[in-house]
Amino acid sequence: MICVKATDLIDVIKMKKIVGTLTADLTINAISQDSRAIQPGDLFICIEGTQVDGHRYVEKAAANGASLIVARKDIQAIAGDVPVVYVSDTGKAMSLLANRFYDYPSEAMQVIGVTGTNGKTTVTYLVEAILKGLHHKTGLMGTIEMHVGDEVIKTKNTTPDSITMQQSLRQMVDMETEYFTLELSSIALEMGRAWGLDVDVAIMTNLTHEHMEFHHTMEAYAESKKLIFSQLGNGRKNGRTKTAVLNADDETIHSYRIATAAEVISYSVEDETADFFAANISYSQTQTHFDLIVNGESYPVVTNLVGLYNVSNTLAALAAVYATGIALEDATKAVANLEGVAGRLEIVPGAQDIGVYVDFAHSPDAMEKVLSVVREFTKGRLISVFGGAGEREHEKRPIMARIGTELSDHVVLTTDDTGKEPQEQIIEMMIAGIEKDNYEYIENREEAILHAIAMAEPEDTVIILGRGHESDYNDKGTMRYLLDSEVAARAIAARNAKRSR
Ligand SMILES: CC(=O)N[C@H]1[C@@H](OP(=O)(O)OP(=O)(O)OC[C@H]2O[C@@H](n3ccc(=O)[nH]c3=O)[C@H](O)[C@@H]2O)O[C@H](CO)[C@@H](O)[C@@H]1O[C@H](C)C(=O)N[C@@H](C)C(=O)N[C@H](CCC(=O)O)C(=O)O
Ligand SMILES: Nc1ncnc2c1ncn2[C@@H]1O[C@H](COP(=O)(O)OP(=O)(O)OP(=O)(O)O)[C@@H](O)[C@H]1O
Repeated sequence: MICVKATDLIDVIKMKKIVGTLTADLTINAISQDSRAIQPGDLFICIEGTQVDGHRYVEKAAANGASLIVARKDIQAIAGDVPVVYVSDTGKAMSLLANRFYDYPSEAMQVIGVTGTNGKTTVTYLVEAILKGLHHKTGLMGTIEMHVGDEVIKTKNTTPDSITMQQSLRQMVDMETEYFTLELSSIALEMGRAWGLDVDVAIMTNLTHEHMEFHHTMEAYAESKKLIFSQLGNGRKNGRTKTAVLNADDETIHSYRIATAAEVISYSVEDETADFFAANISYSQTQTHFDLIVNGESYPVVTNLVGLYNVSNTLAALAAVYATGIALEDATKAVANLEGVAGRLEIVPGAQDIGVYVDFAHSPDAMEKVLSVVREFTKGRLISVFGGAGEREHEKRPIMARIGTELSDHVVLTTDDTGKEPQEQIIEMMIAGIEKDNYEYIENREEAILHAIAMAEPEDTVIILGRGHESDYNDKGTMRYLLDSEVAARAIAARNAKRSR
């Protein structure tokens, strides 16, 4: 069991004041942001969520036996005799405390963090597959799951809270994990979940319209992502980032170059002056081939991920592992180890005469990229099925509907995760963006998928967008969905049966 002296712990945070007496021999058994989990001898830290404010639960934490409380707002009236440390940002403070509590596990591994609007999950899986293929011990954290040793743990967030993160990193270090790759969402960076992390390589994939419900402006969104590149490395209170891997095909690269003091490796599928450049790109429905050009040397690469954007993702992963000291001769061969990523241009098998895919595209850029790729290898018609998510980013709905109808021959509009928003309102906004008449609307997602696959003719492709790997849960608990790939498999079986009659 970990037990840390309270004075050693708070030494790592920038405090404004302490109210109450902190005895020199006070030790802390656990730190938690949840009053319900507090036990005698624990430290409770108040986090302001978007739903509720953790400062409200101080009384409960004190009643449960908290020995120390960290807060931003004045909570003296409800803290009783428990000493309170005041800070200006409890999100950052929690991360620094968790780093210290678990004894800086990120310093004991090579850490590769991936940020950007699209491609984070894919790049982390590529990095993991390359390193595993070269027999290294790896850990991973992201939207789909967390890999700690051989354990696979489902995740709620793209980037978990800092206590969960540091606790898992400690477990990884204790298992002698050498490399750790994680997705860094802009929201997490802004909330300080990765504050103080010792990052060997930070990757920026791209920046397009997303998460405006949280950041409100593109400038604020871009700034949040810079936080991981601007870590200065002056001690454990700040964390540090040693190498920045930046996408030269994204126009934001210049601002990220300016923001970082780290060494930069650029990558590109267009600009041959980039440090990592992909030449002679070709792809089929199942594989992509290209030559990686670095310092005038050429390395052939074969990946099971399809399309130009996945060449970009592969370049990012290769540049990152190279920055940690892996030889490119080895890394490029290990790329083919990744069979695919769940819900990312995932082929639904079984269809004899048509192609069926499930993809997680839920932003205008992702949708444009993936439909353009599928368009290229589709001989017949391209039929897309998608809806719009509820409660957030109204402005992207008409844009996605327009892109979908422009790049597909036929669209079946349907329901996505509506949350508490009425579906009629979402679909109205989507239809407002459509300039063609190549669409129909089937509200029930399952029926929409069944219909699209039943209507497909030989050589057509059906692609179901938006939910990818996400299945039978909904954050708001208002509607349950099946896994798109399972519904599609059922539709394919029905189609095959009908055709064989
Ligand atoms: C709004 C928000 O950010 N909520 C996060 C928060 O959930 P929560 O339910 O604990 O927060 P809350 O209800 O607002 O409570 C605030 C505080 O009060 C405390 N509390 C609450 C009740 C109580 O009785 N006692 C108590 O102490 C809570 O423990 C918390 O510290 O803390 C949880 C654990 O860290 C997170 O999983 C959860 O993320 C939710 C699920 C979420 O959806 N967050 C989104 C905004 C998010 O972070 N998304 C990004 C980007 C995703 C992407 O790229 O697409 C991500 O990284 O996932
Ligand atoms: N480099 C890229 N550029 C543009 N679109 C991409 C790129 N890589 C993947 N995509 C698209 O984005 C979708 C999501 O990919 P991925 O899960 O790797 O990204 P992500 O950044 O983790 O997404 P999220 O933050 O939404 O979980 C894919 O299904 C694909 O449609």
